Amino acid sequence: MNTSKTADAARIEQLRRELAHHNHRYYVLDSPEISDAEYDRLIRELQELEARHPDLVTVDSPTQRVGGAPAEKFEKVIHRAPMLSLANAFGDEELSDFDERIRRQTGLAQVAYVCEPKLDGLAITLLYEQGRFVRGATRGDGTEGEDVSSNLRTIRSLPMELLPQNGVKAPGSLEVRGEVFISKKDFKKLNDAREQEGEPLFANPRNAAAGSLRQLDPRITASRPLSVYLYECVPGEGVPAFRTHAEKLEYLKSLGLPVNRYVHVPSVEGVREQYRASVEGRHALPFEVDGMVVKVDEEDLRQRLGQISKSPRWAVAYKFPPEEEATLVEDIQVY
Ligand SMILES: NC(=O)c1c(N)nc(OC2CCCC2)nc1O[C@@H]1CCC[C@@H]1O
Repeated sequence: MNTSKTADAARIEQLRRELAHHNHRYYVLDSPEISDAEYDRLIRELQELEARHPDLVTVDSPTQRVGGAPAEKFEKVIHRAPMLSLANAFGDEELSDFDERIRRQTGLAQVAYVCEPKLDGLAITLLYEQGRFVRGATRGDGTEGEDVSSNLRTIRSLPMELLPQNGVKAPGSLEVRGEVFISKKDFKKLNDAREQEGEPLFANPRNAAAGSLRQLDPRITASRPLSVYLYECVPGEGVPAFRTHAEKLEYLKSLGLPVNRYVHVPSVEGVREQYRASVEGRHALPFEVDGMVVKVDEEDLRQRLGQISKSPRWAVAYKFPPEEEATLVEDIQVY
């Protein structure tokens, strides 16, 4: 390469690192360090340099978040480890059964759990190799899903490169699982815009997220306000063995991945308290949830408990009571 190309290539690399850092600050930590105008200036500089050297453009460049050419169809992906579903618990009785069975099988007097909001979205799995995003897929039937990598690349809060924080080293190969969803606020904005355009409305955020992620044209996906939270990872090369689920979530966070809030409780009584608080607080959450996922916190207990058919013995979806159809109260016109 001649000197100006070498210099440009170095500047391109530096801009990509800077923009990935600012992406993380803005979309994952919700605490930007620079103004939008400054961010746009950096993106524009990168776009100009890439226009000068098209051979240096990579699919995971911050400039490619707008989506590439449409695909003919979705390639199939066989999951390395099955993507499990969740058995449901509809009331305190079933929660007690869940806890009692675990205590009986482990011989423990009490079991610690982690409670996570059960996001009402679409389950996905992501593969990072040498710290770079290489492929993402839908859950499908748990064994085989659809490759939606190009669409996942358009989700700004999803890092195209892991950003190891505080001394953590990125693993050679990392497979993480999570949920793609649309927040309530973004859903309303999306449907309002569609109403303006005379387009059919989405019935609910889950359908909107699923329909947006399973688009053959990534540019359409890029125009949709998708969010993602990750909540599991599959053992892999260079991935530490975690003692607890909470440690695992902190590890994912330390790699720059978006992770939702969670609550660690020392026993099933704590689950009950968290459940009551969550039913109350459900409407205050920025995203739709249909319950709480209750998971055994200790990893070795999970191994000992294993799974029954497609769902683990160590987790349950503790569902909220169905909401009575909120009667739409038209704005009362005050004359
Ligand atoms: N929807 C969720 O917020 C959620 C969650 N927070 N945590 C898990 O953990 C998995 C791990 C193994 C069994 C369930 N699953 C979730 O959703 C599941 C995925 C597939 C079907 C449900 O949507």
